[in-house]
Amino acid sequence: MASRRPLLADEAWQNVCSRNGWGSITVAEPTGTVQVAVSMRKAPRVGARPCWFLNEDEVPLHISGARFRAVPFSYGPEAFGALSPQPTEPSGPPLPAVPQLQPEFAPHLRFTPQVMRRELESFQQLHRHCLRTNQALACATSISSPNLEWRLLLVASHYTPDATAAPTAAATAAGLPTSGAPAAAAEATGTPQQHAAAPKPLQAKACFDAYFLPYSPTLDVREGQCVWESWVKRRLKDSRTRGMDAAVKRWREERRLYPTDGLTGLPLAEPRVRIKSYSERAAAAAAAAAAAAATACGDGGGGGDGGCVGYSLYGSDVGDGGAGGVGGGGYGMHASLVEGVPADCSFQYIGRPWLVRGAAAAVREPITSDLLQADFLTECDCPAAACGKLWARRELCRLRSEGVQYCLEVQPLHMQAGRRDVGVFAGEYIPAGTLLMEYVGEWITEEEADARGQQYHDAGLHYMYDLQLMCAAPPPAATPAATPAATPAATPGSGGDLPVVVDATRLGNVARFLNHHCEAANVESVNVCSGGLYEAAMVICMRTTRHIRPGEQLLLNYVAHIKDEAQRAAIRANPSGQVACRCGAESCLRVVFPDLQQRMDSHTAGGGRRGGGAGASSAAAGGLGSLNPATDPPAGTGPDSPGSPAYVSAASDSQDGASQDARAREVEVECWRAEEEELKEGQRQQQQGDQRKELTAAAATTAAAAPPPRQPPPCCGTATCRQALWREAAVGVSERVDDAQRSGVVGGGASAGAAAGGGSDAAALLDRASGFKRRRLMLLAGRLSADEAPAAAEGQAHDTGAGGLRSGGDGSAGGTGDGGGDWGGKPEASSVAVVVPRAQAAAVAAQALAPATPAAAAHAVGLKQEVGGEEDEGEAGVEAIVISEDEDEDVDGCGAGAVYSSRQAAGQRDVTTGVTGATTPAGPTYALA
Ligand SMILES: C[S@@+](CC[C@H](N)C(=O)[O-])C[C@H]1O[C@@H](n2cnc3c(N)ncnc32)[C@H](O)[C@@H]1O
Repeated sequence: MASRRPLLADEAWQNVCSRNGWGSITVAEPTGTVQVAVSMRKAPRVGARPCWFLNEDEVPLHISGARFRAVPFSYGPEAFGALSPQPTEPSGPPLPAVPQLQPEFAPHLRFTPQVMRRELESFQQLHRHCLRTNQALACATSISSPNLEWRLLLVASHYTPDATAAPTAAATAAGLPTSGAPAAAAEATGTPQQHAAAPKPLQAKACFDAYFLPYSPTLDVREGQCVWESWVKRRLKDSRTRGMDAAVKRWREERRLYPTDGLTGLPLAEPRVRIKSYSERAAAAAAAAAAAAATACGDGGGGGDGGCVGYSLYGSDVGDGGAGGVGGGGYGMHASLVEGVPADCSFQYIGRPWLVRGAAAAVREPITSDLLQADFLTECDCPAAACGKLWARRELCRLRSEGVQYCLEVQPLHMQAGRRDVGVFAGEYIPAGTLLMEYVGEWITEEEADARGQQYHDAGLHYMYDLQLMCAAPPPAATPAATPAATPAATPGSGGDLPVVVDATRLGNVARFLNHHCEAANVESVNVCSGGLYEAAMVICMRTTRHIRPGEQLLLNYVAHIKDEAQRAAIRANPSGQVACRCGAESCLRVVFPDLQQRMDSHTAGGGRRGGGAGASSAAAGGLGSLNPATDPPAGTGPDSPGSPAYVSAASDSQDGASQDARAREVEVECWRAEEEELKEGQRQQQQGDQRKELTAAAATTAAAAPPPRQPPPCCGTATCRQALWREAAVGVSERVDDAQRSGVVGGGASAGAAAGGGSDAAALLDRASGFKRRRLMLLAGRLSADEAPAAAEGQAHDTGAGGLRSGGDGSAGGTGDGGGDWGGKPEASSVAVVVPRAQAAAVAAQALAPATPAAAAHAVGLKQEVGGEEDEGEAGVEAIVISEDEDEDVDGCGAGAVYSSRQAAGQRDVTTGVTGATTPAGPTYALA
């Protein structure tokens, strides 16, 4: 029965575009705005040029340390080559040169304000040019991807028809404004009315405002309407009617609804896949090492499908770190689309997979738009084994819209070729036969794959997957035009213009981290036909071959297609190719990517051009990615490169097995050393954490034993009330501290705490420090533990409750945790307070946050002055910096914004712990009272 098929995102977007007469700019998201490819082929523009820029204010350039990436706009001639010839420029002074923006995307640029500004300047220049030449193209787009949460919305706000040119038939047909000719005529005749109707001088203004919006099906679903379409509509309406401010406000509100990673601020679009940090894993390993059970699977590497799946190096990971489970420490990361494995193990977000057309790769299209939707529910004629048929295609659809269904963990394993190697582990029980994930990547042609292959080879990266065995059902003779993918070029093994390789080097998902095992693979790849009946579009999905227990590494046999025992024996005897296999299996081929081109029979599918297997289900080799040049070995010298003595290439066949083994052992030892170092570092960090906890606990105990702080009596409202007296006394504290400092009793930092605290309670202080003049006091309260803030720790916070004053305490380390009070500070056991004269505030803060955060402290003080404005002399003349654990906490209206910017300015260093953000669990932030 023909029911109306729901529109997919891209489709919906195309509808919106075509209805509005917009060209289409497709933008790869997510948060980091990875790349923008301008596809103007559908733009009904004649004599106009695209013109747009991003409104810097509305683009969150940097959210809580998120690793955003550049916006390398594809704006080269290729992008809009299909437009009509360039219009002739009007006479007059020479126009500024139109910037030629990068036609290729540059995935390794960081999305920094500087980069952004440069890009914006380029666009603005282009925009001005367009305005001067009276050419501007209204154009808008949103990015669209089924399983990501963020959207970049470019809102059209400007279209300027060519005032001099007569409207062309094409423009009229496209429904473009055609005021140009009448306006020109009006100018000529010069009547007042006509002059009034003449176009006003053009003002440069933004064509587009861009900002990120979270995707929310639940918010956007309207019955009978396409989710995506209504979403886009609503946003456009919002921005038109309520203005951009309202839209941005709304964006901010909506953003709060979505779970984001506490550390990075990135959306957890696929919370089921989690990337474990190395130190996290190392800590888990250290803990597990103590248990005898961990050694059972340690380094034997024998494989098998018990708990000991793995190989010599990787095998130990199953035992020691694999069972970490999800939801433990560390930080979650959206792993569905990550890019590269840089040396520092900081995974990058990257956009969705693209279909790359042509070697220049100037035009990239989302792969789902035309490949997935058509006849999706129609059975194809492919052999079931080849394409997975309907079930697999449904699963694919689900994967694309909902993401990975099972908990997976990406864990670092060890150092390899100068960077950390990772593997994928099950975070929960996964039944056999589960279609786990799609092998996501750029779809590129054979030609493009060959072009990239050398770079990848040099870099020692292997993330290309051959799709050699296309879904090659012969197309019916009558429909070749409608099914371009089924042209003769689709013949298995030939590729032509078709994408035949999925390259996950730069764009990929968690599937790219699956490691190889010659014997004990528990995952297999299946081809899923993602197109219509006769489309030869194939994607690769990963399916479990047996039940998988939590903690097991997911392993794929990259060379499963090499079934012929003679061939396998030949490879084993002479393992040329790329990457020495460490699976340790008895039947190991000794090389992960055999050099099939040279070793295999010519009839072997795929030929292994890219160093990898061929056939329908084989990973191939190659890669560019984000290598760290400082740590990666030069081409041909890395342990995995064929030129190295360890792994024999065709050129070094003569090397005997013994020297290979020796070198392999050396490499292994190097890897282990590096890993050991990391492990120690992890242990050190853990120890520090433990010490901190102990101190905190000790402080809490002391605090519990200490007499309760004196509370002010209730105020009766009269002038002589005791509370009022108390307030007066509180004022005295600050004065006294100041004077004490002058007289050498109170210094900054430690002495401030000691003198102010000195074993006394607040009342005693009041008694001791009377008669001082100055009325300024700085106070820090929060999570400063004794070892990080020795000076601060000496003072113990006491909230008198009167006038919000917390004075120095009894000198015990840690603090009593009574630092809440009316400044919004959150009471907690490790709270401490430092009472210092204002003049010393910066010094004390710096000292408290030593050794490495003087800038942060200074900034904190400065910010107080800036944000707080006038010094608050009202309530007992106290000013304060409150360090709050709650990021959302709005302390006296300063709010998270202040927190955020402070953090940024402090170099993302957690001022309360003095630990850099990258290693701090979702840490406290500070706000200002
Ligand atoms: C598709 S990637 C797998 C993910 C990879 N471990 C990473 O960290 O990105 C293939 C690469 O993993 C490593 N690898 C996978 N299986 C291996 C094995 N059995 N022995 C040695 N290295 C292996 C090799 O470096 C290979 O180039």
